Amino acid sequence: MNFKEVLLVVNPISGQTDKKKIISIVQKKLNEKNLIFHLYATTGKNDKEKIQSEITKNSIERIIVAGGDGTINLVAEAIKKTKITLGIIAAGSANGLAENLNLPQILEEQLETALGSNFIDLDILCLNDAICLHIADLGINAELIKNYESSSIRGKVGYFINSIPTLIKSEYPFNFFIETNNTTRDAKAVLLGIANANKYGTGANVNPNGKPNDGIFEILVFKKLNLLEILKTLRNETDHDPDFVEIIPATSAKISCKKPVSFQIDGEYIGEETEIEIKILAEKLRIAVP
Ligand SMILES: Nc1ncnc2c1ncn2[C@@H]1O[C@H](COP(=O)(O)OP(=O)(O)OP(=O)(O)O)[C@@H](O)[C@H]1O
Repeated sequence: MNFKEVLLVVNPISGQTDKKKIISIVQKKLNEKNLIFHLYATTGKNDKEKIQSEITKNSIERIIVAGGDGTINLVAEAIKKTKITLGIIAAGSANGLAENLNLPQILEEQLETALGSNFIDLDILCLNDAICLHIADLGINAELIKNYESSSIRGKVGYFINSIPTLIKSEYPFNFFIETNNTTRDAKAVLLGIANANKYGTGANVNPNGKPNDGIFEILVFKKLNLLEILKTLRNETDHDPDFVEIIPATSAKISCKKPVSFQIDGEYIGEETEIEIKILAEKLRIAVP
């Protein structure tokens, strides 16, 4: 093992998993391997700066995140200019990145992977000023996430229950103007995705040919709310009907719309936007994988 000091970043409120158990299992494993254990529990305030200070204070060489996608993005933001490898223990209500990287489901296996020497150098998308690691979108899904976040019913049931009033109230389709490094066009869509990886946290494989480490992202234009096509997408059938979804690969882009549209990044509602500037950062994020 070519590292000595490990920082475990835990989000105490994410998902439903028992964080005390995770902390004690990680600590035990690091002791067995003669590695030095450090712990940081997020507070929701100035976490990025505090993680950066933990890293420099202790010469951290590997970080394990136990949280959801929001916590992974926070740590990615904190370490994007370093050479630190990130290990992931999926412990959020949504674990889209873990799903995309096919990380194991069992804690002991996740930990073995997080401490291992296989890795992927992930592209980091920058959307306006925020980073995106797997998928962002404008439109109906972001509206759903907004309503879900403000509702008291959590989990898949909450998501489903919220979808009905969202669909009734939504003013879809939305009119977008897309400019990429090689095309310019108008697009009418219920949902406009910006994908670094293949899938949503639900497992829906909306971008079957996307690779998170190829220096390219895909703009997904979902034109209709069509139940059959949504079912096909969920079943991972890759022959998408171009009348339903159109995929535009790009290395940089600007998306604009006259009326503000709901926007989410990696499952976190951001707000209503009229313009999204998309770049791929020069830095990569090294993540331990099976
Ligand atoms: N100690 C804390 N108390 C309250 N909020 C926190 C705390 N630590 C982190 N957070 C918040 O947790 C959110 C990130 O959660 P994350 O996405 O990792 O897990 P999640 O269970 O998937 O969450 P969500 O259900 O909100 O998507 C961020 O908004 C962050 O500000």
